[in-house]
Order: sequence, then C-alpha cells, then structure tokens
Amino acid sequence: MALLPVADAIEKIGTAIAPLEAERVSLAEAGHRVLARELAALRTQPPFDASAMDGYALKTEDAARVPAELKVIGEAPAGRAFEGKVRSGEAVRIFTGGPLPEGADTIVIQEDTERSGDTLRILEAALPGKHIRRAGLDFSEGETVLKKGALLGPAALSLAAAANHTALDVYRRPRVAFFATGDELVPPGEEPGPSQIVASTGAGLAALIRRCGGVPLDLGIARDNRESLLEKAEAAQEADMVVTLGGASVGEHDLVQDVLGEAGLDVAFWRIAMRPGKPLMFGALKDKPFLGLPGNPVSALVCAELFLSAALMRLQGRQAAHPRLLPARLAVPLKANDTRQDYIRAALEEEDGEWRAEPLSVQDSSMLSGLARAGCLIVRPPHAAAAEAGALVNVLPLEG
Ligand SMILES: Nc1nc2c(c(=O)[nH]1)N[C@H]1C(S)=C(S)[C@@H](COP(=O)(O)OP(=O)(O)OC[C@H]3O[C@@H](n4cnc5c(N)ncnc54)[C@H](O)[C@@H]3O)O[C@H]1N2
Ligand code: MOO
Repeated sequence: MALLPVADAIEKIGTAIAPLEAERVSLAEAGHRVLARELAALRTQPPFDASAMDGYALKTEDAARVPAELKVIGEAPAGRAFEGKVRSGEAVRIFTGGPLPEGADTIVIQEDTERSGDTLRILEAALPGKHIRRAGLDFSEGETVLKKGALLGPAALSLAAAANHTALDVYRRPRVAFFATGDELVPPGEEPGPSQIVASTGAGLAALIRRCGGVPLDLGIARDNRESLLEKAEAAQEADMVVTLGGASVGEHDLVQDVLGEAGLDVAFWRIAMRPGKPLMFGALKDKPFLGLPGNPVSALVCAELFLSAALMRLQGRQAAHPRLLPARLAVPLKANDTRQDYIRAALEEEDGEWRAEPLSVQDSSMLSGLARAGCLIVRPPHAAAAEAGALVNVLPLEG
C-alpha cells in the first residue's frame, strides 16, 4: 500500500472531523478559544468624533493662513465634552480621545502653536478634518467585528471587549483520552522490571493537548492483550477523541488495529510518507475520532504536533492545517531526500536577523534527549534535491 502524503493526511483529518458544540464563557476565560458564532458590535467605536492628538480644535478657515491668532474658550479632555460651540476666531484646548466640539472641523497639534494666557498663535496652516477620528472609524453598532472560527488572541479579545461583550460563544474544549500500549512499559516513578522502560510519551502528549485547547485524560498503560486494550477503549468512550501510543506497526505484539477493530475501530488511513512517524493510523472508534500514534517517543510527539493538533483545531471549529513554518538557512549541506517527508531535529539559532538550522548529529526516533534539545524540525519534502549549506529551508519551530 502506498504511503499517504502528510498534506493529504491533514486534509482527510479535517474532512472527517466535525466541530464540537458551543458553550458560553466569560471574556476572561475566552483567551485562545475559538469563536463559535459571528460577533456583532453592541456599540459604535469611537462613539463620537474624537481628537487623535493633544492640541486645539478650531475652524480650518481661521488658520488657513498663518500665523493666526485665536482665543482659547475652554477644554475638551478625554471623557468630558466641551459644552459650548466653537465660533470664528475661537479654539478649544483638546486632548487625545477628547470629543470634537461643535463648530470645530480640525485639530492643530500643540507643537504647531504658541500659547500665552487665552491667546493662541497657530504656526502651521490647518487642514480640514486633520487629526480627527470620525465616529465609527473602528466599527459601528451591528457590524460583524469577528467571524465564526476566529481564534481569540489578545487583539480579538480586546476587540470583543471594545464592542461591549462580556461573554462569548466558543467551541467546547475537546477531551482527549489517551493510553500507552505495551507490556514493556511502567508509569514514570516506578521501578521498571528487567526488559522494561518508563512510559514517557503521555507526559508530553498531555502538555501538547492542553496547548492546543484540549483537556487530556490519561488512561495509563494497556497491556499487550485483548482484555486490557478493550478495557481502555471502553474507558476512552467518555472523551471526544481517542489517542493510542504504540502498537501501530507490523509486529505480532502490535495489536491495536486488530483488537480495537472488535471495539468498533474503523481505520480511514494508516502509514504516512514521513520520517519519523510512518506507522501513524487515523480513523474513528465508534463515533469518536481516533489517532494511533507510533510507539517511538519522537515519532509519537512529531506526529502529535502535525496530526493531533490538526484534529484539535477542527474539533474547535478551525481549519485543520499544517503548523506554520519559518524560513531558515541550513548550517550544513543536506543530501537529496527519498520518498518520505523528513522532519529533521535541528538546533535553531538567530544570526544577523536570520534563523539558522543545524541538524542534530543523531536522528534516532527513540531519543527524547535530541527532541528536547531541538529548537525546530527541518521539513524536507519528498524528493527534495540536495541542499548546500546556506540554502533556505522551511522549519517547524518547537517550543522546547
Ligand atoms: N518490520 C518493521 N518494524 C518496524 C517498522 C516497520 O515499518 N516495519 N516501523 C518502525 C517504526 S518507523 C516505528 S515508529 C515503530 C513504531 O511501532 P509501534 O507503533 O508498533 O510501536 P511499538 O512497537 O509499540 O513501540 C516502539 C518503541 O517505542 C517504545 N514505546 C512505546 N510506547 C511508549 C511510551 N508510551 N513511552 C515510551 N516509549 C514507548 C516501545 O517500547 C518500543 O521501543 O516500529 C518500528 N518497527
Ligand atoms: O516512524 Mo518511525 O517513526 O521512523 O521511528
């Protein structure tokens, strides 16, 4: 069976998964969540014509020729309008954010004036409408300010607040149940028996799930037998998505596909044209999205960065997409690539305003020390030609 390209796998995950339902949360809890309904402004911003600068509000015609002398008749600080009207020959002291007084049609900044008591000398000719923010410049009541599917970062949250919302409809956080598989594994902190090792990947997976907006549900370790796997599959049904670690390959003890088939696993695709991570599996366990990550810890975490993050995006109403890549210069030459997309662990350093990526000398997919040290993964498409040192490549930055 031909291996599936990474981009096709991400696309299939996006198509297979439907977003979860919405819930209403306060603005304070909405950070990094995804908006589930378009958001209309409850008010107009700015609500009145306002000054963009500290200076004087006046009639343009009074300062068309300079120097001109005007009489200061009052003040309009931010938060308090000047109650009167500006007439010919008059000016109102105004501050940034202050409402434009009636009768005035321009602002002259204070640097272009001289003041002595109530007398104001204008030194630079005024232009109509200068330094005035018109009512509704930012948005108007009823206008859509954020679209469904918007990620609620700092700017979007502040915009929602400016539009006078206190609570937002966001997609529910996906609960992701996961378990490791293998007789060789013991939980962290326990003394492994002869031929055993510590199950490590779950710790990283939980952090990745949280970072992607999900809620991790660690079900521990399934043993390499039918009963144990079925028991975990059953427990996983309370979550919105199920992830397994290991047992995805072709060995006799790699039981996941066979046994979970009994529990309703429907495999949509298996095996990806990538390195590390070839044995990745995706489908549905009953009606829940299912991701079978490879056992090797580096393979599992690299696959989670690509495919679990895409699934979590989709469950929260966003497009499933490959993580964003940065351009970086290679520190060393690379050989031409074969048919699998490579994710090469590399150090990432800034040098003269550019990123420089240097592959780690050993790329074994069991080595967490390397992945933890790597600042990025160099992404080499299938059949990429040999590259010289200094050539630009795409890298996927890692958060350490
Ligand atoms: N004949 C073949 N052998 C293998 C192939 C292949 O195509 N043909 N693929 C290799 C690749 S690539 C990978 S990746 C691994 C993945 O296989 P599995 O998903 O079946 O993983 P396991 O066999 O269960 O485990 C592999 C390795 O990882 C350790 N492991 C598993 N789970 C954890 C965990 N939670 N924490 C830490 N370490 C874990 C496990 O002990 C094994 O050492 O298969 C290759 N073989
Ligand atoms: O996919 Mo395996 O991930 O090459 O170690």
